Amino acid sequence: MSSDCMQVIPTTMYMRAISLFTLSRFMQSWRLSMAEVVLRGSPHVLYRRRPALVRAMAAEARRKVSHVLTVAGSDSGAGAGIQADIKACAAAGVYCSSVVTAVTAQNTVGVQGVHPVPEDFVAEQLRSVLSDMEVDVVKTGMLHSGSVIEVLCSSLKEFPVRALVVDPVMVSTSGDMLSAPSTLAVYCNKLLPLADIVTPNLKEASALLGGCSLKSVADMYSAAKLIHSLGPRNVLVKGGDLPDSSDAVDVFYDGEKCHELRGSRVVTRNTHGTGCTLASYIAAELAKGSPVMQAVQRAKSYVASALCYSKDLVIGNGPQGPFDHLMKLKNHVSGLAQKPLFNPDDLLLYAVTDSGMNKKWGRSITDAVKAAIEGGATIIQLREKEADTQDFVEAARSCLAICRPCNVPLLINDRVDVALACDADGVHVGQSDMPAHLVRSLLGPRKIVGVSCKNPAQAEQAWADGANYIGCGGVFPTSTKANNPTVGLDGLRTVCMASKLPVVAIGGISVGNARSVLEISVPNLKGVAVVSALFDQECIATETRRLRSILSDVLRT
Ligand SMILES: Nc1ncnc2c1ncn2[C@@H]1O[C@H](COP(=O)(O)OP(=O)(O)O)[C@@H](O)[C@H]1O
Ligand SMILES: Cc1ncc(COP(=O)(O)O)c(N)n1
Ligand SMILES: [Mg+2]
Repeated sequence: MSSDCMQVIPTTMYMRAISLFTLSRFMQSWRLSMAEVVLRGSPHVLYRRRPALVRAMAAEARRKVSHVLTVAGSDSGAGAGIQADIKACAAAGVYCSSVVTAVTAQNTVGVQGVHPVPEDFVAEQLRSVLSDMEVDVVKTGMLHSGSVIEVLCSSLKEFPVRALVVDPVMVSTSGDMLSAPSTLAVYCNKLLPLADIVTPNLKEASALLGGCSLKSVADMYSAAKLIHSLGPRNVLVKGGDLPDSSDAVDVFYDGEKCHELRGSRVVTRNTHGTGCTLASYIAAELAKGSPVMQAVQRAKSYVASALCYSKDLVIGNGPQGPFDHLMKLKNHVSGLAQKPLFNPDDLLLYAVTDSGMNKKWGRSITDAVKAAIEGGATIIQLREKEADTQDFVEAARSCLAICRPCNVPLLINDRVDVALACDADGVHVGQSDMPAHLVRSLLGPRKIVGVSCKNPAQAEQAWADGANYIGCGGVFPTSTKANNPTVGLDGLRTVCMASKLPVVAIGGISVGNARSVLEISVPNLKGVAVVSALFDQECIATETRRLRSILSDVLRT
């Protein structure tokens, strides 16, 4: 980094990230007066004069963790409430402390019981957190009584924070009351005027406005403006429950302009806790320094992708399932941080083993794999339909010991458990095996997932499920797989054209016809997968070499 950069970066960082509190601590420890800070003028000047000070402040800024305090109820089913808030903040990379206002007995069916925490103990929790920790943003959820709201307002007066996000939770999605009707007036008179943003759903917006009916996006616009007049700086009316809407539409009003935020509605039963999650994610973004509108947009897209990732989760038997916040992290964030291992060019000569053929020729699986690699196979799949689990795991381990030093990926056919047990490079599944999205979540983002597909719809699904490549076939008739209808070269071309993923052709491919396959010349057709052409031959290495030279030849021309 050049010295110019060094001057600019730490000073901007310190301008943005250091709270007044931290600044005053630094002034004390560096014996710097406010007059001196003001006299030194811009942070750039300060950096030039006291570089060590600014570097230390920047280091402090880096150590400071953005912090949201949620003041909300506990949901024993962990879909909503405090539990959702902590998960959403964790997913946003923000620390979340929690003041529990009530304990609910709750599941995917509904709320079976509410046990309010006495107001003075809510006050004690607030004091414990706010007097000790540097909270950036307070987010409220279930506040069951007017006196709890009053306790919170006085705590905020004593310990001011940068922003207040109010999710006016009144009724659960299951229809159960979560706050006494008398809290409504205290919300309107005491809490909303302190809020930087309030996030009512349709029912809550209607309650705040005295029970008016809200049935359309136009009604949401009017509601947002009317609620704004109660004192919050921004209003987000959430339309998760808008009838007959194919989109999830929310309306944001900042006191000047209404913005309609639209996203596709995810079809799922797992929407319990969307409101809590949205508000917490907004709070987390505000804590990190995002402007309000950006915080809302990021939160909405976070909710949509978390819903999408957990749309098929089955937790509980009721109509309102929770969703999995960290699934997104497992599959995306760590995936982004680490480069995937898969290189589509590895599909060029894809060798699939067959235990029957090895038995016929009296070879061990390791000898077969060694010979295929020696001949130029670029990826190996172990397809052991009959093997006992223990034998399969051992064979896979031995084959990995051969493949790894040669940089040849080793995949396991069908058996996710075996792949996990031996840390293979991935799994290949067929249409009736475990669904690819489950394979992906079990294996994580860095492993290779391949799916056999015969048509564009299956190819699209494989892509949506997070697969890395598609195996398309059988291209020609084959004796290796019984009752497998062929798709021919035309079917192969159709799948390739429709597929967003690289494709390897499979089924009846040999030294004699491999050229005709690659010559269909579709850019994402990356290679051929073969079984008998290599393993039902007297010399595996020789046959592999012949096939490899044909493939390399077609690629050159
Ligand atoms: N099925 C869905 N697909 C996508 N987004 C949704 C879905 N249901 C709700 N949302 C979004 O989740 C957020 C919470 O909305 P909503 O469910 O109305 O709040 P609450 O949980 O407080 O009732 C909003 O941004 C809304 O648009
Ligand atoms: C403790 C608690 N807080 C908030 C909600 C609202 O969530 P939802 O609207 O999804 O039922 C809830 N059900 N329980
Ligand atoms: Mg909801």
